[in-house]
Amino acid sequence: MIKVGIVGGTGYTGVELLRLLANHPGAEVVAVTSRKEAGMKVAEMFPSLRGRVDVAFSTPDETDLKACDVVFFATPHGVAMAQARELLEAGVKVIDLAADFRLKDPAVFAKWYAMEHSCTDLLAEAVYGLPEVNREAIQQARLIGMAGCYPTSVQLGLLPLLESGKQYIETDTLIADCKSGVSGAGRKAEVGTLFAESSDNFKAYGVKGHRHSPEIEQGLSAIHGAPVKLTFVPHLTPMIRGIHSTIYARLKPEGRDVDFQQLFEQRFAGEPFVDVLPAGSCPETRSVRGANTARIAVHRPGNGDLLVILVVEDNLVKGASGQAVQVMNLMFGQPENAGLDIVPLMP
Ligand SMILES: NC(=O)C1=CN([C@@H]2O[C@H](COP(=O)(O)OP(=O)(O)OC[C@H]3O[C@@H](n4cnc5c(N)ncnc54)[C@H](OP(=O)(O)O)[C@@H]3O)[C@@H](O)[C@H]2O)C=CC1
Ligand SMILES: CC(=O)N[C@@H](CCC(=O)OP(=O)(O)O)C(=O)O
Repeated sequence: MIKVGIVGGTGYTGVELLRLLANHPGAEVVAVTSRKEAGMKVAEMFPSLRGRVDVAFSTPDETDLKACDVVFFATPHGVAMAQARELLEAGVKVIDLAADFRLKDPAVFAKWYAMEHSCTDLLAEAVYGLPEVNREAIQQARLIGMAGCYPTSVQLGLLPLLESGKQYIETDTLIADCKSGVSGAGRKAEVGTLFAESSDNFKAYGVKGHRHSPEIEQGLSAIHGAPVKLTFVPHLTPMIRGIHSTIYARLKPEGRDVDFQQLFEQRFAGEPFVDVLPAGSCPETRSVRGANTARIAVHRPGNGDLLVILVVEDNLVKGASGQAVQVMNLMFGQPENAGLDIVPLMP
């Protein structure tokens, strides 16, 4: 059994980790932290876990995380970087769901996250947690910076078009128009996510610049092997879970004769958590609710020179905790779908 610790068990990605790991045949949660709710049984706070999870919250300081095989950080940015080195030195693997280990350049991190990075030497070692791109590196890694929720959807949608230096699309005019459910903002109290503010409403945010832009561009440039520029505009939708990304890519002359439906189907044929829909389909966020699946459709309206790629995922599963469990499975030689064999909820 893999002994798992979770730092930040009272938040949305924390409770999602607990839900998924409750069904994992090869992992056991032995420690879950909360700064405020130490002593309380997890199932007391989350009745959905009654009879399935029998641990109590403990404060981060009192929790013996070094007794774990792996620790997930389901915490705000800046928490994992303060503890990662000590855990790694004790032989514990670290999976950070925040952004501490995603960006390779500490100056870029400092600009977008308004804090200095405290262990820049670990940035070189950290592996980006996106299995469809980095599976082999993840298998060897001891420190993972999980891909962000929007970045997962955008990178999966563009992967078949950009990898191996493919020259099918213009790489300086890409657009990702993305929508997220409100759980993407976390469980902490904020005016913008109050019911009266976010239900029956729809708005863009972060248009001048969002911290996921450098992450997406870093990932796409690594996939392509050359700089990729993308305009990213996120929107908040009155859903609880779900991300819908609509990605626009202008074709180059070299791409005009390509069968993109076939390209996408072939690229993702062996991927357990990416589903390419039949030609002409429009994926729905409800088709992935609660599951680790991303569903993708590729369109070429009017057979013109613009590709439109549609991607849906559950922000808390493939966009966060599900993908983190997938990564843990790879790091520990477990079947990649252990704990993740889930049929989405409907309706
Ligand atoms: N929500 C989403 O869809 C996604 C979130 N993420 C990332 O995952 C991380 C967690 O997100 P989410 O679960 O939504 O956030 P929440 O706000 O819902 O939860 C944050 C958790 O972190 C704990 N926490 C806060 N500050 C500290 C601290 N200084 N030390 C230790 N624990 C702390 C809180 O517990 P307590 O106060 O009880 O100690 C709480 O359990 C974030 O970095 C986020 O960017 C990534 C992908 C998607
Ligand atoms: C709706 C909403 O607020 N979404 C968050 C992104 C979700 C998240 O927590 O970001 P990471 O994937 O980087 O961890 C945001 O825009 O900042």
